[in-house]
Amino acid sequence: MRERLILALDADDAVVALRLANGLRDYFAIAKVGLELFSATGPSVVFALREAGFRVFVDLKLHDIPTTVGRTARVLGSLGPAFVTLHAAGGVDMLRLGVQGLLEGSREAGEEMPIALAVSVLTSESRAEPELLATRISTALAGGAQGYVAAVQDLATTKAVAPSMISVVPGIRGKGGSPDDQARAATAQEALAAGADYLVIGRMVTEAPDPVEAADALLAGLFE
Ligand SMILES: O=c1ccn([C@@H]2O[C@H](COP(=O)(O)O)[C@@H](O)[C@H]2O)c(=O)[nH]1
Repeated sequence: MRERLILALDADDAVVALRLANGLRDYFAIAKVGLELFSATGPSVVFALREAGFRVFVDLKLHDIPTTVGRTARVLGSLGPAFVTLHAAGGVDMLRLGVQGLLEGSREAGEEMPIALAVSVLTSESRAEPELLATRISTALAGGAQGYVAAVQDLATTKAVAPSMISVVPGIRGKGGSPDDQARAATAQEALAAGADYLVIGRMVTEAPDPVEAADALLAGLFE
């Protein structure tokens, strides 16, 4: 299970993020660097997490004109992450250049090509219209993404459109836990039952009074 759990390191400090990741390494094989952490540290945190033995997920949700995304993806590909997000709303051309940039950047740096994940509809949005969702997933497929990020509630639609794409699900909460700003949250058990390949775990563990205890409880719940 450890290989399918992604730890969202949403902090503005590399020391805090690395301490958190190291303390939870028994539970998480993948560390996610989002906008907050990358803005604070730049690429150095990606190298530090890799050095510490984590697969790294760079979650910057690239969304810009195709050339800019392609060039940025080339830089990110050279850092050796395992996953990179691009926003499906950017369209097929943007995704294509993004995926090409990841390929070129990783190849030039002698790294494995990261998995390109297209963000479909953010889990903080209260509704994902099935038509929009289906269009975003078709766009992701046509643009060359290997996977997508979606809410648990969306997996029936996304899997019908693209059964072989990798699904990554954020917005995971314990039963009765506060959803915070997640409008479409679900439990880890619900996500796995719906067919999620990877689960993104953030505040339910990282902001728990005892993150190790929270991770332990999360894992125990998955094997009940
Ligand atoms: O639709 C999306 C896409 C990405 N995220 C990211 O996942 C984590 C969730 O953190 P929680 O603390 O569990 O809410 C966070 O880094 C988001 O940027 C998402 O939530 N929804």
